[in-house]
Amino acid sequence: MIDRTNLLWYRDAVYYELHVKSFYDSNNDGIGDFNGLREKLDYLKGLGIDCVWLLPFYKSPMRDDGYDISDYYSIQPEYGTIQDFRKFLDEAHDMGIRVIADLVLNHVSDQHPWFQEAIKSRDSPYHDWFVWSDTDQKYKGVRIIFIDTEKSNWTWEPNTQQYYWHRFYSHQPDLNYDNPAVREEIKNVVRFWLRMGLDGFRCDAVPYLFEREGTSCENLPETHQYFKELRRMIDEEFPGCILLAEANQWPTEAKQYFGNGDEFHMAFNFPLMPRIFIALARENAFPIEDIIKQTLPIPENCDWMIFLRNHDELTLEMVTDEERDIMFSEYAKIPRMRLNLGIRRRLAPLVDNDRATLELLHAMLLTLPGNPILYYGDEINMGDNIYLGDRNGVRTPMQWSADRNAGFSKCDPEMLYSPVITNPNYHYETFNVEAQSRLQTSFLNWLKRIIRVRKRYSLVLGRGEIEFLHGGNERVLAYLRKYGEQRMLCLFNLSKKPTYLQLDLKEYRGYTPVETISQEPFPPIGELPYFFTLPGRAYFWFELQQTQGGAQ
Ligand SMILES: OC[C@H]1O[C@H](O[C@H]2O[C@H](CO)[C@@H](O)[C@H](O)[C@H]2O)[C@H](O)[C@@H](O)[C@@H]1O
Ligand SMILES: [Ca+2]
Repeated sequence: MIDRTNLLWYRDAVYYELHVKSFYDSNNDGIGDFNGLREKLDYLKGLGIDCVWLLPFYKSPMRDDGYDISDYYSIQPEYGTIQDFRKFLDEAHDMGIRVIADLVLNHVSDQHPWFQEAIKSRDSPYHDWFVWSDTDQKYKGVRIIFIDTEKSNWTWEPNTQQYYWHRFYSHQPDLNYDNPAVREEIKNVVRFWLRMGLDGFRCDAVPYLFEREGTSCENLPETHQYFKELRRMIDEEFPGCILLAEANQWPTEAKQYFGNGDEFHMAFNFPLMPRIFIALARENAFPIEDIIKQTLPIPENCDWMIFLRNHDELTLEMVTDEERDIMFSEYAKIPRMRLNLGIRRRLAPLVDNDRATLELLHAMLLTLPGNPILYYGDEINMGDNIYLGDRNGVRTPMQWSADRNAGFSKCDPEMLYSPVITNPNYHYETFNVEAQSRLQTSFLNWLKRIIRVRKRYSLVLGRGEIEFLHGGNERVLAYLRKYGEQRMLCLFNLSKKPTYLQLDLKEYRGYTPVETISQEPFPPIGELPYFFTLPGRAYFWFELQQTQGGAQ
């Protein structure tokens, strides 16, 4: 059962992102569905997941995998019925798992009846639900996000003889938030799903709601104002439900989505994510320390959501040109691996499936400030398929077993919504839940163990402050997490080579560093610098325990 009295649950949770379509197919039509997802709740529970984020499951022509909604109030028929959804939600709640869903509020599909009405004539009551112009020269200079596909943010509509505005694909017209009817209708959508029991929303593409001449049309005060209104409504009508911002921005702008603790509860830490990979490529801790310092402090009742990968390309929109070059040369050696300003690869292939690196990355994810979110399949080191087009290569069916279709579906393989991964280095016959569950030393079992450890220390890791330590070795990222009397010392060797570190820990003289996974005590801390050795890409999580009888 979920504890509805705990209004701060989101600050101590481990999250998991999945696509209903990709998780498990219960009726063998080749497409995952809510009944299938319900069958796999045990698996999520066993992994240690507290909250699931569902990609858009609403009715859609699926030209952007559901981010092009044609009816906010119904479910894509292949995924099941509203009853199936409710059954899934109730069972998730019974098992103590919360569920949040995507709220795509910046735009709709061009097939949405609102847009279909809007293009009938300039006098249509829905015309003003979208953003129109007689010229494509308005809002000049505003960046294009899907640069590989779109040449302009305006598209000509022959019927009304006007251009309409879209920040994403041209088949995704932006809603006009200057129209009060639009603002009110989106609130109704929110109410509809929260009344059904959903625990909150991951709000898609939040910076782009309003447009103003002479600006970048991003992060405008009106946009913040609208989300503050939405937050107020949620606090009043649905206490305990959360709003999570997808605002892919530089730190100063990203932080603004927390307001004064009165806007979003959480926001993805987009600034941090690429810098973790840059730090690895450079074998240097600075990019992580520097960005963490830039993204803190934030209001007490807010938290970052931290992630390594998601369903999109690994976005490099908010890095310098030099940083982007490092990322492309290290992680996208084949041109096909790039998409827009990013890299369309899953986590394991990004790091050549190197087990030590994958453990290191997750050990950071679970101890850096914020709440961790895993992307489905990364827990079994799933591979990708860069030849599938757009971002489909990182959205292939979840791999459950070595059976036909990776155990995802019993349909004929040709019916699958996407081929499964059969590249020999990532073949589903090896990289699947069943095989990895049976192998004690598998990555999956390692991850389950380390999530359990994180949960033992969820207060200090979820809410504690961070202090970076420097031991004269820039290859090692070292920090203390502090909460009340609790102290966690975390060390990460970003280099492939073994290395050492001397830390001045005399403030903790008499404390004993206890390695948290094995519970093995190390020698007590004294006056002299404490010496650590770390194999290549190794990490340590220590709890600093006060020695019985106090300081020595
Ligand atoms: O609904 C349109 C898109 O919205 C999200 O997009 C985000 O992903 C982009 C990269 O694919 C990113 O560059 C942009 O800053 C984000 O807003 C959503 O996650 C996408 O899947 C979707 O296509
Ligand atoms: Ca199905």
